[in-house]
Parts: sequence; C-alpha cells; structure tokens
Amino acid sequence: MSSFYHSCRYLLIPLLITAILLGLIEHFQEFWLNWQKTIQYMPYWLLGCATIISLQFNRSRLSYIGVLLLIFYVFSQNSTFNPKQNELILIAGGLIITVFSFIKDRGLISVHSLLRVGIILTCFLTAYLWILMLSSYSQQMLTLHQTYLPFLSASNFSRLPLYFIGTILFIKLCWNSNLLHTSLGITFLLWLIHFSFPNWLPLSVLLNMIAFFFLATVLIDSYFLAYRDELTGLPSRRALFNLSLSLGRKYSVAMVDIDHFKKFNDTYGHDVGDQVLKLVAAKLAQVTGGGKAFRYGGEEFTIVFPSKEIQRVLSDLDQVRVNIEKYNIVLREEKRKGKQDKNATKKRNKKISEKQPTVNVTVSIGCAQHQVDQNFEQCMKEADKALYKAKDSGRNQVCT
Ligand SMILES: Nc1nc2c(ncn2[C@@H]2O[C@H](COP(=O)(O)OP(=O)(O)OP(=O)(O)O)[C@@H](O)[C@H]2O)c(=O)[nH]1
Repeated sequence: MSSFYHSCRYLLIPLLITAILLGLIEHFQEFWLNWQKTIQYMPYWLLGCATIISLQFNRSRLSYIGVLLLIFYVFSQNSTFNPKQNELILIAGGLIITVFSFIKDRGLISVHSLLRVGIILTCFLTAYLWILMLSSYSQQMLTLHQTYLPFLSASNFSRLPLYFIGTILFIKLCWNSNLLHTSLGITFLLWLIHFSFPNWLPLSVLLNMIAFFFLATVLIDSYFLAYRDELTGLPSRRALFNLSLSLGRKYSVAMVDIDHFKKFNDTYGHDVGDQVLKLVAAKLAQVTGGGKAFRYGGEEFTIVFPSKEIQRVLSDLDQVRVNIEKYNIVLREEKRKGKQDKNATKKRNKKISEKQPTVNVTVSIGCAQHQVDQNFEQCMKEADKALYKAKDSGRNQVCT
C-alpha cells in the first residue's frame, strides 16, 4: 500500500498533471496564440533559469538536459531539419534522457563531466548507426519488419530503439520513482510528442512545460531536504518549530522515546536500529486524534495535537504505544559491508528468511498540555519531564 502511495505521489500525480496541462493548453489555444511571440522567447529564460537553479541544487542531470534542449531550440528556430536528422535527434535525445535516469548527479566541473559528455556523444553515435543501418540494409530491415513486426508502420519500425528504451525508462520510473526520475520521464514523453505530432503544440510550449517541471522538481526536492527527515520520512525538527508558530493557545505535545535503544543498537547493529526507527516512525505517523508526528532527533520523536486538551489525546497515545509494542519487527539483514562479505551476507539472509526472527520494541511517552504564558519550548520541556517520569516508572507507558 505504501509503495502504491509512493508511486502515486511521485509518478502518477505528475503524469496526471502533465496530461491535464496538455489538455488545458490545447483547449485554451485561442487565448495564448495572441501571446505566441512572448511564448517563443520564454524557453530561453525558463530553461536557462531551470538549468542554472538545477546546477545550484546539485541536480546536474537536469542541467545537462536543459542545456541540450536549449541548443536544440536555438537550432530549430534558425534552421529546419530533414526527416533523417529529425529521427537522429529524436532517438539520440530519448537515449540521453533514459541513460541519464540511470546515472548519479555529480558536480559539473569534475572528472564525471567527461563521462557525461562521452555518454551524450555515444547516444548520438548509436542513433546515427541505427539510422545508417536502416538505410544501408533497407532490404534486410524490410524483411525483418514484415516478418516479425508487420503490425508496425514503417515510421514506427524505425523508432523501435526509442520505444524499447522508453519501456526501460518507464520500468525504472515504476521501480524507483522520485521527482527527478519522473521529470526525466515527462521530458521523454514531451520529446516524443513533439516529434510524433509536430503540428499539435509549438516546441516553445512543450519546452516551457519541461522547464516548469525541472523547476518544480528542484524546489519540491529542496523543500523535502529542509523539512523532512531523510531516514524516517517524517517531518523534521525544523518543520516542528515551523508548526509551533501557527499553533493556537490550546494544544498538547508528546515526547516519544524508544526504550533501551542503545542496547538494541549494540545487539543487532546500527542498520537494524535504522530499520526499527523507520518502523516506529511509520506507526507514530498513524497516530489518531489529529496528532502530527515529527522526528525530533536520534531515537526521539514529538507528536503535536493542535487544539486538543491532554485528556482527549491520552487514549490515542496509549493506542500508538500498544501498536508499537505488539508490532513484530522482522529482522532483515542489509548489505552493510564490502564485497568480501557478500557471500556471508547471503548465507545470513537465507538463515533469517528461513527462521524469520522477529523483535519487539517499546516506547515511553511523556505528554503535556500548553498552559497560558508558556511558549512552545516550555511546553515541550514539560512533556520531556513527563517522559523521564515514564522512563523512571518502568518504561513502555504514557505519563503526564
Ligand atoms: N540506529 C540508529 N541509532 C541511533 C540514531 N540516532 C540515535 N541513535 C542511538 O540511540 C541510542 C540512544 O541511547 P540512549 O539515549 O542512551 O537511551 P536508550 O538506550 O534508548 O535508553 P533509555 O532512553 O533510557 O530507554 C544511542 O545508542 C544512539 O547511538 C539513528 O539515527 N540510528
């Protein structure tokens, strides 16, 4: 369920937005056609900005593609391509986008830049060789086409490598969906649309859309970097203090701490400890009663109940405590050592999956209600005192 939610958030929703945007742009064509001159200049600015900002935020793949799209746009404004050149650019572009979805972001001025330039040239060379093969061995290709893929039109057959890599890119997006990959997928889609339906929407409009997605990716990613905890996915301490500014007079705060977590780490290792932190975070995120969970730091979490008195949240907190206590955590061994340990890890994994050992953790919770003349930090301190009380009284309980 959570992976479906993840796919929806990072893949299906942006794809839906793209489809809606395309529909709206087409529907309101007569309005924006009056602005066509301005729209024609916009890709220079928008793509230029997207390229520079992506670079600033270490999203060099978007910068590379932004620069290539700008170069293509400049050329297409000043000259026309013949059909073979068109096919070459289409296939090479598709290849570059797909390969870029498999490599990592690196600084622009580094040894990796040479590799990226090499990749771009190789993609052009591969597309060129395919086009050359189509024309040099036209008879053999025609036989191949008619024997194995007769349902494809001649133009679709010549784009076969593109459809093949498009499928690979789509599988990659489903497998490992994040905003950057989705942005690359949408670029691929709009690229294909431009070459398949050249008279549908002007290139400038499609490039403006791509620039919009690049900018949105960088901005949303930076927001998550600033306000989300990377390990657990919960909002971070910064997000907690942001929320505190918008709280009214009535609210309750709970501090949650995993019991004997040091011992747990020492027994099972830091990687398993991380797994447990993620699972506890997932349970805390499901707290009822309108509570919002945050990772405060280390193995400590905070839950804020806006507009709630303490008496109304204690049962919700106790329920979440029981949920965590009852949850059987299946231990999964993670790859945490070098290659030499691979075989040993495989053996361990096999053993674990045979026996499926499980562990349980408990949490202690301290809760306080905001008092008049108290600020947020003071209220948290009260919750922290209650947490110590819960620890001193034997742990695995909620105290006020
Ligand atoms: N795996 C993992 N461990 C962490 C992380 N952050 C903090 N810890 C560990 O959490 C443990 C906290 O231990 P303590 O503060 O001594 O408390 P405790 O063992 O939970 O004991 P009580 O709170 O008294 O029940 C330390 O061992 C930290 O190394 C993290 O991100 N991942």
